[in-house]
Amino acid sequence: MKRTDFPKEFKFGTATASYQIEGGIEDRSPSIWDEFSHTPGKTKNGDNGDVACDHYHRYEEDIEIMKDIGVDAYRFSISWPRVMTDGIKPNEKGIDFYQKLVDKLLENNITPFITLYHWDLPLYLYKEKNGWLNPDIANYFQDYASLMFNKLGDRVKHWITLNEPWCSAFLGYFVGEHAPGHKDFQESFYVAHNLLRSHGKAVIAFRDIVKDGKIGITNVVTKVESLSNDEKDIQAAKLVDQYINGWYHDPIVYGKYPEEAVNSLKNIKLDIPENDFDIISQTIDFFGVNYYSRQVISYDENHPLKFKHAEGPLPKTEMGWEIYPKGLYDKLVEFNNKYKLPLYITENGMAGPDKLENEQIHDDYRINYIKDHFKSTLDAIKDGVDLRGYFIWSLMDNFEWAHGYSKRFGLVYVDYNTQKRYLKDSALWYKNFLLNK
Ligand SMILES: OC[C@@H]1[C@@H](O)[C@H](O)[C@@H](O)c2nc(CNc3ccccc3)cn21
Repeated sequence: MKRTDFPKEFKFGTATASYQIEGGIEDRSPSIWDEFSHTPGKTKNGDNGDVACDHYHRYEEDIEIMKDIGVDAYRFSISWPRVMTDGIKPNEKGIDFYQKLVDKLLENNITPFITLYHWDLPLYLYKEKNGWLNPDIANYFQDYASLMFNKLGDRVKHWITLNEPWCSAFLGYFVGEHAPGHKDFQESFYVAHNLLRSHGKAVIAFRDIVKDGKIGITNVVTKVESLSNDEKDIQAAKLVDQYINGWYHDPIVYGKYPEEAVNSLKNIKLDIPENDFDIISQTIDFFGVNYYSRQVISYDENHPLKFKHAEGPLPKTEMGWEIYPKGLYDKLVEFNNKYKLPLYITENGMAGPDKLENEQIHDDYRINYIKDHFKSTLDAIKDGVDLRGYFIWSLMDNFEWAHGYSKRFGLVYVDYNTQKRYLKDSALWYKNFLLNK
């Protein structure tokens, strides 16, 4: 498989997120992840993003690395608390950082794709305004989005409103594994709805400000399969697919939540104001797909959503996620048929047992993972999927949320003691692939 097997305009890239790589906390106000990661017991080894990959001070070096690898595009997120103090007052120093980042990318012919929200909500908005639980958060988000569109929209034409609202809602407000660490089932549905409303308000602003731009939303897209052919397991898997995938896609395209999932939520209040779905279902230009693996589901009477995860038999990454490239093909074809929107794979990659030896990292497992998922991507394109790009997660090893720095997803190895970067064999492979070798 060669690069020229893909459409000429197809964009190959890599991706990161602000809290996971930037550090530079001295020049920004705090986020919910600053408080969460500094709370004992919340992250592995008590790791936090205070320094991370020090990208805030090393962004020029990191762009040089991307140039060397030869990527067409780079997906990164803006730190809301960096560009607006407490999420409200524009901070010119923070805005200036992203101005310089964008200009350096463009100088190197790397197309910027900006994610407005990748989980680092300004702490003030959480503490004083109740964060994503407050319907008014959509107005704060629209103001933030508008500021970024006005500041960067003349040069940045590809925008993603939210990264994985399912994670923000379900992991942040029900499971409690992510910031702000709530464990309230009802809250997680209010949060999901306010995230989607915020998305819609940002799209409305975008249409006024960046008239020649493209905007979408990125969700985690998981292939959900039933453990058995037992009718209860099949039904449980169908509902999980609706809770994770449909819940964050159907409202945007169809203006409603998936019916069976809604009907299954007997004790959940959704009391939705009449015109909310008019806001949420603003026309978008693409869906971003973050694909990593599948979930094997069986029925469980004791779970509020009546399901439990089953251990699949396939080889797994360091995250314990099965390696399942067929799932990517399946979801791409399904989404293409169901939503009829252009798609970008905004994240795909693996955490591996990466070891630095003689300034080299031999990660053949990651090369094979990427090749297998590229093959699924190419098969989907050949079968008619309107797929426009693929961003490998991640450019470099970084802060992996509750796992801290214990999981390495990067094409580039980061020695956190020295902040020295080392291209892994997978980065060298990607470089040759992009040269069509
Ligand atoms: O875990 C790897 C990446 C993470 O570093 C990104 O910030 C995030 O966008 C991301 N999403 C997924 C897939 N969804 C997910 C599933 C379970 C736990 C957390 C995220 C993986 N990843």
